[in-house]
Amino acid sequence: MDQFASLLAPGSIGSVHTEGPSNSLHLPWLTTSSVKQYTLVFPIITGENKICLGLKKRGFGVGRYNGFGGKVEPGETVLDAAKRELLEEANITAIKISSCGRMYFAFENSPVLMDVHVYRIEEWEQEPEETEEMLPKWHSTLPAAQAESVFLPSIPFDNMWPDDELWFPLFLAKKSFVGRVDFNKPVDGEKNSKMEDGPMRKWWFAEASLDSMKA
Ligand SMILES: COc1nc(N)nc2c1ncn2[C@H]1C[C@H](O)[C@@H](COP(=O)(O)OP(=O)(O)OP(=O)(O)O)O1
Repeated sequence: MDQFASLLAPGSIGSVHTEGPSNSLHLPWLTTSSVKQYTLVFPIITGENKICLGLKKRGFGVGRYNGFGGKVEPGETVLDAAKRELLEEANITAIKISSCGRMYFAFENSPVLMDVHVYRIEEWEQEPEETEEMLPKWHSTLPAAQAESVFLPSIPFDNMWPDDELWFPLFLAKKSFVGRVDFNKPVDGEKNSKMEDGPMRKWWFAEASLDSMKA
């Protein structure tokens, strides 16, 4: 375990919600040598069971639906970065924003541990609109059968990061969470495959208070 992985052992932070896969629990966590901070923000209308997801048009995670976010720039607070990325990527200004999760991602062919701060916003100015980086689209947080009745698509997990299905239940239940996912490198022979195309090697997520986690 490297210095970051040892800080983040499942069970050391909160009650474990999911851990797996069972046939890989014996594998060591990947070794990383630096950590980089990111933000990830989801606009939500709780009373209407609606969430706005953006289709990433370029760069890391292109072609997948996700929240709005990116790298924290030098000299910026994480919260300021979350608001800036939201404005840049969805053209909305956060009014009521709250921290709700912290996720760490490691990739077999990268030395960098991604430290992702997850936020929900429930009040904002302007309506989400397409930008150079993202195409926003409203989805229902209800199961598919019920989502149809409100004429919205349900959350498109097949077209999102594979880890999202693991922590979204905590997120949607308004429980704060912490977790880590390590990704193996892409399967050999896949032409033009990118770092982010590799399969999930090992993961855990726990329901946990974020107060104990330093920024
Ligand atoms: C690996 O699993 C991930 N799952 C989810 N749901 N989100 C992830 C995962 N890995 C990264 N992310 C998020 C974290 C950030 O919000 C973005 C990546 O940020 P990006 O590289 O686009 O950062 P920018 O500063 O916007 O990049 P540019 O330099 O291209 O503007 O993905």
